[in-house]
Amino acid sequence: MTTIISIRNASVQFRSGPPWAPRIVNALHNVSIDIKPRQIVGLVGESGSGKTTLGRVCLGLQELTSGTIEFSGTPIAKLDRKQLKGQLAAVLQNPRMSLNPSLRVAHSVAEPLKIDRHLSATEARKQVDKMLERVGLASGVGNRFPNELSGGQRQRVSIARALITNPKFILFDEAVSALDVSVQAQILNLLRELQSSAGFAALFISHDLAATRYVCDRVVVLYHGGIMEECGRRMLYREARHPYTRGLQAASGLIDAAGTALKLDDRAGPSSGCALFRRCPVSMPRCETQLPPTRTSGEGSVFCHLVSDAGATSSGDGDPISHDARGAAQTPFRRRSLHMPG
Ligand SMILES: Nc1ncnc2c1ncn2[C@@H]1O[C@H](COP(=O)(O)OP(=O)(O)OP(=O)(O)O)[C@@H](O)[C@H]1O
Repeated sequence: MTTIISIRNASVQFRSGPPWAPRIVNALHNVSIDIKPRQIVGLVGESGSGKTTLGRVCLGLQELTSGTIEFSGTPIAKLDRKQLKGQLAAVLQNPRMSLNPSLRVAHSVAEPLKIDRHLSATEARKQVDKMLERVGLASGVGNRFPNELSGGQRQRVSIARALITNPKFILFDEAVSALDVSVQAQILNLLRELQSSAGFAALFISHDLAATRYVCDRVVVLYHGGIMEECGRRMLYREARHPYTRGLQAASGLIDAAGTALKLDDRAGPSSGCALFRRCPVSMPRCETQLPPTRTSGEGSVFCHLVSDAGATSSGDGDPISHDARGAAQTPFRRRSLHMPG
């Protein structure tokens, strides 16, 4: 079966800062991901780790500095933009921003159908009403304006709009983050139902590991634009191997923080070795100078010197090093277990 999205060694650099002091931001660095038909891949990581940039790459909206991206086996740059529009869709964090406030809901939902010029207005409206019903909204909602709806209803409208052309791939970028917890659960359930009936593939970007685990088949963990770990959702919850993934788990309350010393903050900077070196509680001398190799096991890949080819946590090449707030090496501290408690 052809992979829907195939990204190979993708890097994206932005120029930032004033003209007299330009700075290069490595938003993505050497990222490779496959998203297969009917698969929902989760993308997690802290703010600034490159999630949205990767999402935009998948939609063909962000040019790569290097690397390749294919959609259904063809380089995305070679595909007709118009044709792509019906095959790719996005649901973003804030439906207030993505829905035009001056357009009635039915008009917004029908808008992507305009790529099919042969469709009459009556036929388009019929499809819209059917889609609104499918996302759990009464057809009368089509005559209302976005500001007459609740946040959850607005997000259902965004989902209807994304699904109306029956796309092969949908990007969900923080699609439930702005909603109340109870509404979040309803939208996540809806997403699962729709995915199993419509069969689209998706990239689900979220800060929320629990939501990611609930809807995703696989999860990619991003840090400073690079993949730290890629694993099945079961592993994300119980058996993540990378210290960074464990730090995210602890921060989100998914595991007991006693099992990890990694703190999530923004003082890390990439070194010539592992990007996580300055923050990792179990870093070793070689982590500073050597990029971690890819360790692949049946369930996924992890990019960490501590994980051996067989997937076991290795004993490392010396005492781990701790760092103070400025990242300077301190005296070695006792290694804390990488294994999850219980
Ligand atoms: N157009 C741009 N110009 C310059 N820098 C950019 C641009 N877009 C993103 N960046 C930088 O690239 C890095 C990755 O940004 P990105 O928005 O992809 O991260 P993110 O993980 O989605 O963050 P968040 O969760 O806060 O949305 C950040 O350092 C960001 O400041």
